[in-house]
Amino acid sequence: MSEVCCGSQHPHPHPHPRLILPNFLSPQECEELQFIHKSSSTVGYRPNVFSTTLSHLIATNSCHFLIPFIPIRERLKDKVEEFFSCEYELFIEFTALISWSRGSSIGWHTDDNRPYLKQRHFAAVCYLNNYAKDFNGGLFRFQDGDPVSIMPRAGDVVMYTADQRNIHSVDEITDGERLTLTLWFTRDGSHDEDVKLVSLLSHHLLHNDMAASYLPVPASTHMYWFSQDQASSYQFGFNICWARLHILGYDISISQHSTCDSDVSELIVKPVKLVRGDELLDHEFVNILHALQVIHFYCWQGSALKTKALDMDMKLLKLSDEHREKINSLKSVLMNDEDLVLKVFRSVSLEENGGICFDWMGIVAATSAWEDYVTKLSKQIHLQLPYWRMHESIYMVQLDE
Ligand SMILES: O=C(O)CCC(=O)C(=O)O
Ligand SMILES: [Fe+2]
Repeated sequence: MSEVCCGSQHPHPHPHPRLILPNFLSPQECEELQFIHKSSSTVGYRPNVFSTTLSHLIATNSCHFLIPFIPIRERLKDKVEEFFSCEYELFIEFTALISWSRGSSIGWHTDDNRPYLKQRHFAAVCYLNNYAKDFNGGLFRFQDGDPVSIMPRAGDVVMYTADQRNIHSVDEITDGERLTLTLWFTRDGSHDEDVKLVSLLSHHLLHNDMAASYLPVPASTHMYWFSQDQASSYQFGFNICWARLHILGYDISISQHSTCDSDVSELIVKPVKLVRGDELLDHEFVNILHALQVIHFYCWQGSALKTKALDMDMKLLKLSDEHREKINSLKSVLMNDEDLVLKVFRSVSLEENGGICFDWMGIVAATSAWEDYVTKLSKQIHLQLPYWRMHESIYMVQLDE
């Protein structure tokens, strides 16, 4: 796709100020953000939508995942300011990874269409996966002007004003999961997202005993509970962390779990082990989120990990019938509607494991490579935070090694 631009720099303001930039994000950036979303998302603000906000990452002891967003947020803000001729005037108002699954859609609207959204002046939507390959449906449409529609392609970005000049919609997703990084921008400094994030980060890292650790801490249970009718109780639905492992072919086993245990909020904070078929990897993950992060890290980095030599000091155990029964009883608590899991998360392509064949050695390698990765990001957060606090702004601090 070539660059499409209907700008505001012309002598007569364009009726539909918008810009489409192909390949604005690299494939690597898209994959890293996809990894973060698939291992950290919560149920979203609309039916069949999932989201990962930066404040949620901080709240779940995963603030190191902010690092990959920083250069991208800067580039997007620079581009929006340049294109809409408002250099040094804008603040990022909100940043989120948002995924839409089967059944979700949004009709004609503007992005400032609620009293509490009036501060939104510009939007930038970055597509992180591909129409027809990762999902079907989900075309973006502008009501007036060109382009009439956009077929999401990983790396492409669309930027537009949040007002009546850019009324748009998204077709219903009919299959798969459609993923974006979406940012809104404002001229109103009192809605600067950075100020809120720096305050949350300071509080979290300075007053939290977990500060030294990079292990995820789950948010409250309802944030991971998917049900067709969001208002319904825990009767029908599933825990999305569990479901994301399930569609990749994994089960989990909770060692301290007794068959009569049925409190989801207690279950999701307990240590877990990974199961596949009738094999159990004898390695304890601190909780289900930790296991999910390692598995999605494996999906992301799988083939690159394989070349590394490693010592296998983790044992594989054969599942006993009794053990299998326990896993099934756990399943009935964390997922009592399996058809719904498949409907929501089944992927269009068969490349969910990053196109690599499963093997336990790969998972073992991913466990330690994941640790190296998050340790590195954690260090960067700790080094940069003092500067962010000084400026109440999140930016790439150039630090000499
Ligand atoms: O994901 C998209 O293409 C646009 C989503 C949208 O319109 C919105 O979140 O307001
Ligand atoms: Fe929108």
